[in-house]
Amino acid sequence: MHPVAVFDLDGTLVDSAPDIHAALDRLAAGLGLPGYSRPEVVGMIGDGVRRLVERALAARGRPFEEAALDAFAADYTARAAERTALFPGIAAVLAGLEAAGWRLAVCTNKPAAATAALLGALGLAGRFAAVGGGDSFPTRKPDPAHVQATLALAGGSPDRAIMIGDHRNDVIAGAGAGLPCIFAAWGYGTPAMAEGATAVAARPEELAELLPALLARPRTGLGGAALGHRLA
Ligand SMILES: O=C(O)COP(=O)(O)O
Ligand SMILES: [Mg+2]
Repeated sequence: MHPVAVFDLDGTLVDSAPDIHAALDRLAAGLGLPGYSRPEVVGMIGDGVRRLVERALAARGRPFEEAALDAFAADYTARAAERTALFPGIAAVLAGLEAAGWRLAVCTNKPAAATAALLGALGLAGRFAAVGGGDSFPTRKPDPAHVQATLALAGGSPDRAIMIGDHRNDVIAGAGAGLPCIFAAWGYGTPAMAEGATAVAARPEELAELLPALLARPRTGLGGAALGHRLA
C-alpha cells in the first residue's frame, strides 16, 4: 500500500493569509468597518470559514450574520489565489515524496469549493489523491473522522500515513486518527499548538527526512527526539 502524506492547507502548504486578509478587509469595508492587521487575521484562521467570519465580525463588535458569511465565501472563492503561494520549499518536498512513491492528500477546514479553486489556480489540482474540505464530510478537524475520511479517499491506512499541519486541530485530528503528526512551525499556529505532535518541523525542507523516518518508525517506539528533531 502506498504511504500517504496528509497535509493541512492554510499555513502548511500555502501562505493563504494575504488573500483571506484581503477578502476580510473587503467584507469589513462593505459593512463600513475598519480592516484587519495580519496578526489578527492569522489568529482567526484554522476553524473553517464560519468561525473565521464570526471572529472577524466579533472583533469589530458586530454580531454574526449569515449574509456576511455567504458574501465572504463567494468573494474569497473567486479570488483565493491572487496573493497566495506555496511556502518556499513545499514544491520540492511534494515532488520528492511523489518520486519516492507517496500519495499526497489535503485535509483542510477551508470549504471544498475554495480549496478546489485555490489548488486549481496554483496548478496543483491533479497532485492530490484526495482533498477533504471543511464541508466535504459531516465533521471537520479537530474531529479525527475528517482525517480518516480523507485518508480512505486516498486509498491509505493509518499505519502507513503521516499528518502534517500548523494548528492544534491538525494535531488532535491526526493523532485521534492514529497518525503520527508533524507540527508545521512555519505556519499560523502558536508553539503551544504543537502539544501532542510527534515531531516539530521548523522548515518545509525538514519534511523530506522526517516523513520517511516516521513512517519507518515502530508506532510504539522512540519519540521524534531519536530522529534528531525536537519533540513537541
Ligand atoms: O479554513 C481554515 O480555517 C483553515 O484551513 P486549514 O485547515 O487548511 O488550516
Ligand atoms: Mg492550517
